[in-house]
Amino acid sequence: ISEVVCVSHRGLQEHAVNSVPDHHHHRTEEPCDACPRHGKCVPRVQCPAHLRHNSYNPLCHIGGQRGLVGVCCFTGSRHAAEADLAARSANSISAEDLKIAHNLSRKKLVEWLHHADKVLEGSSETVLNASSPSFAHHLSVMTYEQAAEKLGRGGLLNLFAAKELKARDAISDDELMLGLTDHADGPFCPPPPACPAAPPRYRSVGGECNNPAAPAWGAVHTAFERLLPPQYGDGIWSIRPSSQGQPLPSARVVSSNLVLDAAAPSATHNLMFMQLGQFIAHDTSAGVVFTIGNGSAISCCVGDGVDFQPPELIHWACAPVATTPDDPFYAQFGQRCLNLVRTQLAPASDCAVGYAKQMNGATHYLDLSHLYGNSPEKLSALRSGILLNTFNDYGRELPPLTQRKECMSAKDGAACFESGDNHGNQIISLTVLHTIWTREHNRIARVLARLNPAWTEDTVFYESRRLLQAQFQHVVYNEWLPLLLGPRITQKFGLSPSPGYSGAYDPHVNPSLTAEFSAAAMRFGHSVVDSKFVVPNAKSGDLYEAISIPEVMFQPSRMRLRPFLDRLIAGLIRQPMQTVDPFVTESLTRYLFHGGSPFGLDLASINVQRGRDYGLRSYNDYRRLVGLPPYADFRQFPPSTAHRLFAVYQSPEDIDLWIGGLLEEPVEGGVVGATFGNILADQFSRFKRGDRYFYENGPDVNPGAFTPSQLSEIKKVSLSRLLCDNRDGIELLHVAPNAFLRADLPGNEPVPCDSPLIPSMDLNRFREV
Ligand code: HEM
Ligand SMILES: [Ca+2]
Repeated sequence: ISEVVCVSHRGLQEHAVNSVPDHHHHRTEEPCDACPRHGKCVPRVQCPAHLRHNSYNPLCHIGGQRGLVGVCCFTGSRHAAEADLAARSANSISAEDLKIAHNLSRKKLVEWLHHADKVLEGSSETVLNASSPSFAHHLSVMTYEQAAEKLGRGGLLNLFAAKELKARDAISDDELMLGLTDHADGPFCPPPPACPAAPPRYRSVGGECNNPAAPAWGAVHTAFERLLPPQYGDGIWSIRPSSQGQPLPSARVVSSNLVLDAAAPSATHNLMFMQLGQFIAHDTSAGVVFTIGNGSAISCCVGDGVDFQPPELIHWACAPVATTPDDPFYAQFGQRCLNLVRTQLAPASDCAVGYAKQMNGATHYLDLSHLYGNSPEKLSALRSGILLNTFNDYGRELPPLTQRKECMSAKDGAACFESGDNHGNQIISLTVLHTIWTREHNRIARVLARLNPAWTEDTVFYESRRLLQAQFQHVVYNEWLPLLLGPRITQKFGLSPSPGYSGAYDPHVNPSLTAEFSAAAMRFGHSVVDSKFVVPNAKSGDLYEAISIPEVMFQPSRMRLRPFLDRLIAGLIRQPMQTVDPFVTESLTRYLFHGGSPFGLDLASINVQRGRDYGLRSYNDYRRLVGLPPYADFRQFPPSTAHRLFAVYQSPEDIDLWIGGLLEEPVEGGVVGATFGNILADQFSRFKRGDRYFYENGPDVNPGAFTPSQLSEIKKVSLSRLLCDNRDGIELLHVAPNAFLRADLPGNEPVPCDSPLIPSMDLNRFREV
């Protein structure tokens, strides 16, 4: 067969393409130089259709390069749910069935909202107490945007319709799973974005209209897409059972057995690498949870965790995590119930009825939406003229103070800051990055205004934003990603910046986040967090203080101490991050957001439960997707891990993706394993190829393209340059040339900010002529 697939005889290809089971032939097959049938050679993860029965995708050389093996893809490199548009079932659902489904779904929504009201009135304990750790979790995953609620209800309407159509056998399980139900007009169609006739110079604030052919792609409040179809218990939204049909082990049992605390500092990467990761996550990913009443936080447990809500008072969006009486940590506090509220659903932009897709409260692009806001209203609240608003603290520019009750301390001198996404106070090192980028906007805006006196305030503001977005994308692709993924994956997915313009834009690529990226792979970052920040005196290098991280979650008041920003930056560069492994600090797995309480939340069990909430399939399925052999037996893991897996899971087919990903050895030159590496690389390739405004795109596709000489200035920028230009300069006088690598690595010793090792861009190139 392997000789057959590369030749061009049509009959043979049909045979090969359609009827040979894929997995039998991978090992011995020689990759084709060119794909038959106009197939496109892509990394395996980008052709999820290859997992279908009866589909055969020959191996090939990506970009004709030996050593970069991919598969010939015949469905285009789309998300799984879109992969089979051509093959969609011609069966149409009868008008009668549709009408009934629409009516029933409306009735059902009224019932559910009514139930929520009853829950709210039934007991004061159905709403979270604002001083509980779970309330801080709520603050991390909620939105203040009104639009989300209406769309969320639309998502529910379509969900109910899917359930009804399934109950009536009007759609099959296969159609549901593969998302082949677009012929079933849903009861709710989100209004299509209103786009200008020609794509404007600046990207929209909410992310819409990037692609005129699919104007909702990447917009705020649209759905996370998927690499593989979801695995829900009912095919629609319920949480999956184990491969044996039993309930899965509690997410807390998974966490307490498999996610331990042990220090394993990285030999190369520093905590700034960790911190930019969270900053990227907040730009692109913000699952929005359901709320109750007027936006209140749902409590799925009673007595702050001693028990579950009784059935009549448990909200339908609850998926709390049970702890066992012998839990190594929570037992002593009598905690049996860990709160977890499910993520809201988004209606499909084409009003398709189908399985549940979760709502993203951020624009899916790398566009600094967490700095500028995800809506025009938020942007105007953050902006004054050419500048982003700041709080001038005795001459130091900090992000503006917020009136929202978000921070945990109300003491004198306490501070709590505004940001585009309202989540900038989650940890103080994140607030530091928000401060740096806010200052950078204002620095650039002042220069551009001086260089271009004829520009209006709007022009200066939006030109500065455009330039900031470009710098951010450059830092991500040029510095951060290669250190995450290693050279091979970076090359295979075409993620390196090119000299001059990039030709990577592809209007068929949907930039939307995948559920697998948000709910699992990008959360690798929780493993690299350290329990404390070791803050030096930035000048002398002596220890200034060591801060246990829960002390600075939603408590950013130290930002007001004059030398603190400089000191923390010096510390983040110097201090190693932790390696990616199943070890996560107890600051996140026991004390997250603990505030004044003796115990906090467990982010590891939240991650596992969130994966199930999103319908992520088991780890083995994603190994298959990326071309790795699945685990057939726990004994294939190292003995101590095997032992723990045995204690928790019934079968290797049950392992949660976040857990399995952390168990992998890192790829060469990178920090994550191959499964996470592929999921992450796919996403960053979507951000690049599916974004018309990507900074490297030329004027042929990008109406806001930079000139070649401007682009080459932007490509001089590094995070260390940004830190240099926006530090307070009180103590931080030297910065490591690579801000993501440990300052004690040979060749990365801190240098003065005017060193040629930290080049600057020449803003004169941005004078309009
Ligand atoms: C520094 C301390 C950090 C804290 C306290 C923290 C806390 C949290 C919390 C509470 C959530 C919401 C969990 C849920 O309900 O599903 C979350 C989600 C997430 N975190 Fe972290 N995190 C930290 C660092 C990081 C880092 C370093 C990364 C990446 C490199 C990261 C990536 C993510 C991602 C991708 C999500 C999902 C976002 C969404 O779509 O909702 N986090 N984190
Ligand atoms: Ca964004």
